[in-house]
Amino acid sequence: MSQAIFEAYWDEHRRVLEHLPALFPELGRVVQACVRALEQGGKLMVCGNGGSAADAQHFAAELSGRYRRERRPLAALALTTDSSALTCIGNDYAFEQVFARQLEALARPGDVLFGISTSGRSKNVRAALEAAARLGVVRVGLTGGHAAAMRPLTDFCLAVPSASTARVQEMHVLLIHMICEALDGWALGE
Ligand SMILES: O=C(CO)[C@@H](O)[C@H](O)[C@H](O)[C@H](O)COP(=O)(O)O
Ligand SMILES: [Zn+2]
Repeated sequence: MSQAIFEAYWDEHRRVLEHLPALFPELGRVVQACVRALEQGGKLMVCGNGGSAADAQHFAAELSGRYRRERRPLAALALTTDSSALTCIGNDYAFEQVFARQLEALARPGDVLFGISTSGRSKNVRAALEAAARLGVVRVGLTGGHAAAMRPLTDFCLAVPSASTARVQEMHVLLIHMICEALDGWALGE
């Protein structure tokens, strides 16, 4: 019985994957924006909910820790990891503010914020992108097929053309790893 499920997932995954090269020009611009920020002593920040919170942490850890090759640590942090900040801001202000308020505390002009939302509708991610605009932070959106929901809030938008949250997340991880590979190369002077 599960074989049919596996095959359906595989087919759907493969179909979405075929569209990914269309995002490569924008992906190149995103890498350039990250390099500009890091060269100027800035940092990358990442936020998202649920599976995308995990992706945010994964991404930041690849950069501050390591990805594939030995290089210096790169300035990156996830805004999803501090349970005290998340519960304080969520409890005392609003859950919608959990990322925006941390961003206001930490961001400097020229930093980069990655907002990850497969639907583009998460209010806390949208509020963070809006705060980023006020703070002079470069805004990158990772989203799904409803790109119109997020694109206007971003400087660069990587929109995976699928309405399935799971398929979009799978592609986001691939895009994140491609950014990490490119930044490894940059940090090693290639
Ligand atoms: O991982 C999954 C589903 O694959 C879920 O945890 C999912 O991330 C959550 O429902 C999120 O709250 C969805 O938010 P978003 O991607 O629409 O912004
Ligand atoms: Zn998931």
